[in-house]
Order: sequence, then C-alpha cells, then structure tokens
Amino acid sequence: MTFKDNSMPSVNGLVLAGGRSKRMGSNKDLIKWHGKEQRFFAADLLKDLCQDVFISCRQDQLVHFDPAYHALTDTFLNMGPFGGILSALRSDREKAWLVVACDLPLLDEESLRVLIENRLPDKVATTYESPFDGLPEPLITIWEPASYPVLLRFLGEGITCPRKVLINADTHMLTPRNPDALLNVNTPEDAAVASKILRRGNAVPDAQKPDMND
Ligand SMILES: Nc1nc2c(ncn2[C@@H]2O[C@H](COP(=O)(O)OP(=O)(O)OP(=O)(O)O)[C@@H](O)[C@H]2O)c(=O)[nH]1
Repeated sequence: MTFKDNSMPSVNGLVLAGGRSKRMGSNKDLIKWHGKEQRFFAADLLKDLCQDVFISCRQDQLVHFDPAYHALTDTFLNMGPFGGILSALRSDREKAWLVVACDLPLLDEESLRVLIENRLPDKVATTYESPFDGLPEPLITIWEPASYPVLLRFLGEGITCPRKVLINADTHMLTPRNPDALLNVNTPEDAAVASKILRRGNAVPDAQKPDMND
C-alpha cells in the first residue's frame, strides 16, 4: 500500500542534506550506504509514502545533482536544519512535511510509515521520542502547516533549534519500534557503529552494505 492514493493524508517528503559535515570531515550527504548516496537513499524511502519528495540543500550543491531527484534550496540561509525545514514550509504552506536528515543510514520505510499513520494533523508536529535521551527527535518529524508560524515565532526570539521548538510546542510523540532507525551518523566513529549494526542484523543484502569508500 502506498500513501499516494487520495484517501491517505497528503504529506510531502524532505531530506535535509545541506549541512557542512564538519564532524565527519567529508560531505555526509555523498557518503554511500545501501549502494546510494545517503541523501538519495533517504529520498527513495520517502517516495512511496509522500506526495512529492525534495532534497533540501544549498545552491552550491546543485552541481552534480542527480536530475532524477528534486532539489529544494534554502531560502532561510545559514540556520542549519532549521533553515531547511522553514524553507520547505514556506514553499508550500498547505502541506505537511515529513522531514528526515540525510545522515540516518539505518532508517527504514516502516518507521516512516508508522509516523504517517499515527500523525495528528491538529498538532504542530508528530515525531519520535529519541531512544538516546527521551526527548523529541527533530530530524525525523512531520511538521504540520501550523508549525510555520510557530517556527517563525521561535526564529524571532533568536531560537533556531528544531528540537527546542518540538519540546515547547504542541508535539505528538511516538515511541520508536526500531530505535536503530534513529541512529544519527555524524562522525567516522558513528559510521563504524552503524556498519556494525548492519552487519550484525544482516538487515540488508550484502550488495547493499554501507560503502564508505566509494
Ligand atoms: N537544508 C539544509 N540542511 C542542513 C543545513 N545544516 C544541516 N543540514 C542537514 O540537517 C541534518 C543535521 O545536520 P547536523 O548534523 O546538525 O549538521 P551538519 O552541518 O550536517 O554536520 P556538522 O557540520 O558536523 O555539524 C543533516 O541531514 C544536514 O545535512 C542547512 O543549512 N540547510
């Protein structure tokens, strides 16, 4: 079943891929997991669940961008993930946006599907509780249209931390069934942990194992 038929909620997908990857030391969005650049791996997970899927990035990243995917460049600049989220919400005020970071190599379609199925459109956002600290997980979240003015209000107060918004706004929180799916890979050490989990779980065929060296 896909969520593209009319009976299902209309949600756009967004892969945040405009970061600077300072902790990784090389562009995280270009690192290959499951045989694909991880920005495209995440976009492919979203495509059967969402109406339209975009990759959120900076203008300078459009060089070498695969034309099979749609880019949505930041209009709120130099604000980190907050700017990517806000830019998407501004581009279509009617839509809810399922936003995921590009650095989640263990993300699975089921975790995204559960989020959509349990979405509460009257809330500002629906998200997972982080298995690591119990707080809202900002980088796998459905942001409802109502979140746009809320995010702008926080911006006006000088706050550009999506997690702070989720903590203080009317957020619907779910407990993840697959906590590994939320493993955020920011450093080479994190990548080694993710590789180990993938090998141990043998969750994907060998051909799709992470390939950090491509
Ligand atoms: N569109 C957009 N995405 C961003 C921006 N900054 C970070 N992201 C994305 O948001 C997610 C989380 O980013 P972080 O890990 O906090 O930051 P990062 O810049 O990627 O990495 P560090 O430089 O190591 O902090 C990743 O998927 C990033 O690609 C930005 O300015 N614009």
